[in-house]
Amino acid sequence: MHSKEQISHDEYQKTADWLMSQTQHRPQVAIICGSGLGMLCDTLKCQDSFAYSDIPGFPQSTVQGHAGRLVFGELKGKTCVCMQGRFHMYEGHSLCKTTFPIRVFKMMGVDTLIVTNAAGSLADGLQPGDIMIIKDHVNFPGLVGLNPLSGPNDDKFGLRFPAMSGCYDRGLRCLAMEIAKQQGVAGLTREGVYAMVGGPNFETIAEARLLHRLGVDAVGMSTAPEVVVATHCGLRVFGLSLITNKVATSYEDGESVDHEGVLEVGRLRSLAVQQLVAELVSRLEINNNSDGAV
Ligand SMILES: O=P(O)(O)O[C@H]1O[C@H](CO)[C@@H](O)[C@H]1O
Ligand code: HPA
Repeated sequence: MHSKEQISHDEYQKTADWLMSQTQHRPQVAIICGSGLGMLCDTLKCQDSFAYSDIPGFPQSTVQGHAGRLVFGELKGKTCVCMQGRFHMYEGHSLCKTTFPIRVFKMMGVDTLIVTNAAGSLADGLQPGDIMIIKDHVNFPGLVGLNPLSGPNDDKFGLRFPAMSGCYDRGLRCLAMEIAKQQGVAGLTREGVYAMVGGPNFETIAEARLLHRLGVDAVGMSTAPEVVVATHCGLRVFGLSLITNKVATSYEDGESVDHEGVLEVGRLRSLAVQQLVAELVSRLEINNNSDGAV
């Protein structure tokens, strides 16, 4: 059962130490690539990359569009680590496994986490191909106790009862909007609320209508656990959703979604997302007190 598995401090440390023995890079920024967004890694210079299957303690990616590689490199003067493929609860991973890399990154000295995902839109103003800067999330699995922080709290990482009210950094959200304007994609970009559902099935029409009534702008099957764990251990977080489809809310129009369509929109919009993330990284002010000691 999800909440029973615990990962010890030593296990995270072992993975962090192994990675630091294999690469000279000391990342300040971690980037998680959503479905079809693996090309975000392509912009990194002087790459060192590792298959997840070669990294001690790392889970494996099983989803198409998630290559399963950890890539270190330089992006516009910042050292980054990029997950080309994330872990989802529906793959059968425990929530602490899906979020395992986050604490490893913290131990390696990362200051800022950038999460990206593919998501379905419930908002009239968000069309496929649009970019939603995540203002906040609704963690549906978390609300019913499926939370990566369940179980004994490790005080070395953070508080037993961490606040989540400011988990998507306001300054980074404003900066991203400013960059979107400068890059001429402001018309495609707006803020919104992301909801995580468990998946792997897409929503029924009744579920979609419920989410819409609750004020959700976009829905996906990831991200919230990563952000909860990152916020718990003091990482600054920026998140964006690439809107890959409209979620069907009508019994009449026969609209439907599939994973191949999700990946296709990722490919079509890869450049815009890549440019936004690269410019954001270049303009990040890094807190150099982040020495990774936890
Ligand atoms: O959230 P990411 O990993 O981008 O993937 C999204 O795309 C997949 C569905 O097509 C689901 O895994 C959903 O969560
Ligand atoms: O419509 C969706 N629902 C849930 N997850 C998703 N990921 C991409 N699109 C969707």
